[in-house]
Amino acid sequence: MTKDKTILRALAGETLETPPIWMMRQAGRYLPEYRATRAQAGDFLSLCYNPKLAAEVTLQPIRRYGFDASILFADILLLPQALGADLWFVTGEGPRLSTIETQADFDKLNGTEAIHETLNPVYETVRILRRELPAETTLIGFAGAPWTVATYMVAGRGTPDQGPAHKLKDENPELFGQIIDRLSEGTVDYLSKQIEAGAEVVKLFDSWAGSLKGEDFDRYALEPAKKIIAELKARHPNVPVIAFPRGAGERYVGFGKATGADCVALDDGVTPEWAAANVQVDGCVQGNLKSSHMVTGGQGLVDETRKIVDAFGKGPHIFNLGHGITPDADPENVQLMIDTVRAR
Ligand SMILES: Cc1c2[nH]c(c1CCC(=O)O)Cc1[nH]c(c(CCC(=O)O)c1C)Cc1[nH]c(c(CCC(=O)O)c1C)Cc1[nH]c(c(C)c1CCC(=O)O)C2
Repeated sequence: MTKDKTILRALAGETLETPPIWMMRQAGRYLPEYRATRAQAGDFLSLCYNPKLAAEVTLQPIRRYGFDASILFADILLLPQALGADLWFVTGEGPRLSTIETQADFDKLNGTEAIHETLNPVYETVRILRRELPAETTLIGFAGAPWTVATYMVAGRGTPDQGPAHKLKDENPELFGQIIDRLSEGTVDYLSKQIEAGAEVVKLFDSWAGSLKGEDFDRYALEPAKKIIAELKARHPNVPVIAFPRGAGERYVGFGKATGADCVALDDGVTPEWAAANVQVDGCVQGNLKSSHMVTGGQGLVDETRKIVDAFGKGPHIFNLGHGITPDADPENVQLMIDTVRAR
């Protein structure tokens, strides 16, 4: 039964002797087999919209390492594209989108009912994965949280300080609120379809939550997550949700309870000891090894991995990195991390 899957047990609040493990960006450029399939697809977006090849890259790290979970291969920026934004990736630089600066820009977007036409290949990837994944491997679907996705839609690209989105929310909160609401609604429909296609868990990536302070954090990180999770739970009561308000710092405290998330994913800006005492007391946590250990390896990696496993050992915990693995990581260091976790 699926309930025997280790990730689902941890998400249900069980303390396991060995924490289940997976890794953000586990299908990525550090793997030679990923680079080969991506070259075959042509470019990154073609790979995202090719169900056979997207399923193939999702499966690659499962075959190589036997992770306890796989994460659907896609991107958080596919939803804005499905809402009608132009999207392309500049090699070596990152994503580019058409910008939203005015009400007229917003009014050009599609309603949420239109998104599936673009996103259907993603649901097909999920269906293939449910057939092909090993019985013990949990399939995680995902979407970006509204604030993070909005930062890209407003600026038309990644920005170091999310300045354009901060400016728009301060100068035109009415328009900014409409963007957040459209994204919240689209995210619920997108994740529901992933669940109906076979995703067993969903994760909400709020990669830029850390740049929201005070009431802004409540309004644009906490409230949208709460709303999305409540709607998902109404439609799919048994599907656990992982929330990742990256960079939340002190605001990690109580985030799971306040939003209804079953698990809070931690970045490496908080110590495991602090997070065990202040966040894990409320339920399952995921994290939080520094990604740079996948580049440097050695005793530092082993010591830090053990420290995290020990600190979270008294409660429900899913081992992961604090953020995505980087292209310069050494695949052998990933194996060393897994061996260290599983030797506990
Ligand atoms: C902000 C964000 C994006 N995408 C995502 C986020 C939130 C998480 C985070 O903070 O990392 C989420 C994401 N992106 C990708 C996944 C797939 C699942 C996984 O393996 O974790 C997930 C969950 C694949 C990807 N998304 C991207 C790649 C690299 C693309 C390539 O093959 O060239 C992958 C594997 C591209 C991408 N996509 C995005 C950027 C800024 C970039 C360019 C930066 C980079 O090149 O690493 C937007």
